[in-house]
Amino acid sequence: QLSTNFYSKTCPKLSSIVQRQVQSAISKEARIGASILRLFFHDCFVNGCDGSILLDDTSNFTGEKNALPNKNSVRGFDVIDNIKTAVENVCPGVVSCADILAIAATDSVAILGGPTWNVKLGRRDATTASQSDANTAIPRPTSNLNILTSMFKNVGLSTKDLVALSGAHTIGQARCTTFRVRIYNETNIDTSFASTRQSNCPKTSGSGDNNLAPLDLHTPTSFDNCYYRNLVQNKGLLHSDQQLFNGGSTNSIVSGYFNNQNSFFSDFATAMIKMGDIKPLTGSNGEIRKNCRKPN
Ligand code: HEM
Ligand SMILES: [Ca+2]
Ligand SMILES: [Ca+2]
Repeated sequence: QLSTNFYSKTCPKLSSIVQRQVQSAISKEARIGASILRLFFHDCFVNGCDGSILLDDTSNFTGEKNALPNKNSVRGFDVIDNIKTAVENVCPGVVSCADILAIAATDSVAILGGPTWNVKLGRRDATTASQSDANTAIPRPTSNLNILTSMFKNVGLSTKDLVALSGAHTIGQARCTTFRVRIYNETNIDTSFASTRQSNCPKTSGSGDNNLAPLDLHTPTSFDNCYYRNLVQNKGLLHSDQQLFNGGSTNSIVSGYFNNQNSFFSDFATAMIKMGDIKPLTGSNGEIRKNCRKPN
């Protein structure tokens, strides 16, 4: 059972230590806030929020970092290492990497202008990870609405949670390879937006695959509700983004968030707390890793 005051006796300065580190990382590079938020999502969806994504591969261990949705894509591990070092200096052996990631993701949202909420803590760290589970549990940008809905349902999240959490794409960047098919072949896309994106993402697969474009064309470093405005205008970058506003049952949720940023912020916070509650290791399960990259 997680609680917001889990470390209040054992590491009272925890939140200020983490916040300071996240603030300093974001002031060096605004995008890193997006990258950390995404790390938390990719941790929680794969066997719960247990820090599994943070484990490095070794010669006799295959973890999640090279699973398809993560390879050449997830980033921010060095920031998590820096936070862990700062926390270990003050409260050695007390705070899990899974909790550090949860706090850092929450701080990232707040620092970039989004909502704040009280993070629940008390997660422990996995001693293992699963590349195959990461390959099956993390949604793909090519997924249709029914697949996205069922993948969220698999971890106890509702359709409303899906739409609210996808609003995380109000910040951060995506590689050409994740949106190429959409900007060249799909019809539910604003034509001038498609040609803008085509200018830095060549049609031929293999060329410019890693070229970046902002997921939110207006405010990629501000956590706001612009993502939903994009969707209403057929300017969603990923196929999976535009699925949320494509004439189906989620259209009305998207319109609601587009019309009312407060309702987006409130539902996003609720959904982040729910996502943070996915299958945590507690009690004597798992461990408190000393180094987030490897089991003790
Ligand atoms: C609904 C299903 C989702 C799909 C299919 C999806 C897919 C993607 C893809 C393909 C990228 C670009 C990766 C790259 O090119 O390297 C991306 C980036 C991102 N995603 Fe998602 N995502 C989903 C949901 C979420 C959720 C729930 C969150 C967090 C709550 C999230 C947060 C982010 C962020 C912040 C970025 C930018 C990361 C950066 O700039 O480093 N996504 N996502
Ligand atoms: Ca995990
Ligand atoms: Ca934005």
